[in-house]
Amino acid sequence: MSLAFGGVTALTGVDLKVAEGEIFSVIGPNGAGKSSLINVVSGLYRPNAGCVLIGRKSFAAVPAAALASLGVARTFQNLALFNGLDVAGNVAMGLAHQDRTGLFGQIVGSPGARAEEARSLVTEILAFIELTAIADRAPGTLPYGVRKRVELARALVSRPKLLLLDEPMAGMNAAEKADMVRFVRAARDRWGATVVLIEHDIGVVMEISDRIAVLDHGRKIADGAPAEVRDDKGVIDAYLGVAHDDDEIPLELAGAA
Ligand SMILES: Nc1ncnc2c1ncn2[C@@H]1O[C@H](COP(=O)(O)OP(=O)(O)OP(=O)(O)O)[C@@H](O)[C@H]1O
Repeated sequence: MSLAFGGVTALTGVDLKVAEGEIFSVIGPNGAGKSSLINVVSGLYRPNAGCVLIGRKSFAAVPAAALASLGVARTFQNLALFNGLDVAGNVAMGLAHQDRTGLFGQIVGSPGARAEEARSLVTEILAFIELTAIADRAPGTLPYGVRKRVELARALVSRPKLLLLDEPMAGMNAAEKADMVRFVRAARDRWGATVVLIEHDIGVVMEISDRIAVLDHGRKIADGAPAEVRDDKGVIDAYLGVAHDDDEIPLELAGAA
């Protein structure tokens, strides 16, 4: 698939296949095209050439409005929580597609089977992500790492088949990252979600991924198991931006071995 913005080429002939139930990471230097790729898969961008297959359905442009019904959920690079809603309310927004007319109202007040079901889904996800105790807090009062977890919960509450995570661990400390790794993995294990992850921390990527694709200047330069990608000279070059030496591995990559 290819994608351009005016004269700027974001993706050139990128061909990726993610297997069901896989944790698949996309890495690459700044501006490599990682977010663009997720934006194409989630229907925010329409590719200039190529298509996106989700399950058996093929799209020239993924219909963003129908994303939830396709079983796709995503998080964004920047925090995007509603400060006027508490944590449970923000998580409930992940179900909004199921009833566009006032799902939140149903969850907090009125009786009925759907409201009950929505409430129990939110309760279950909050317990899963260990945020039950702060369900009624406003996101603005919480540490950054916890807010990122609320975003993950919001994406998970609809039980997506495909979960797109754009730098979910950015700005986190080591303990917060370890928690996030645990939750992403548990989500895959418990619900069989396929996960596409953009992440800059190579240690995390090596630890969590079944497979990794590497983008550089909008092109895919490698695709394989973590060990294959780690040892790929083209990948090492792209990260170092210099000619390689057989004995030289970038510190971050070596550290992740
Ligand atoms: N909406 C847009 N309009 C114009 N150019 C864009 C747009 N989105 C992305 N680009 C360009 O496409 C290229 C790829 O950007 P993208 O954000 O996908 O890279 P990235 O790998 O996610 O980078 P980072 O790691 O910094 O988030 C860049 O040259 C960027 O400037």
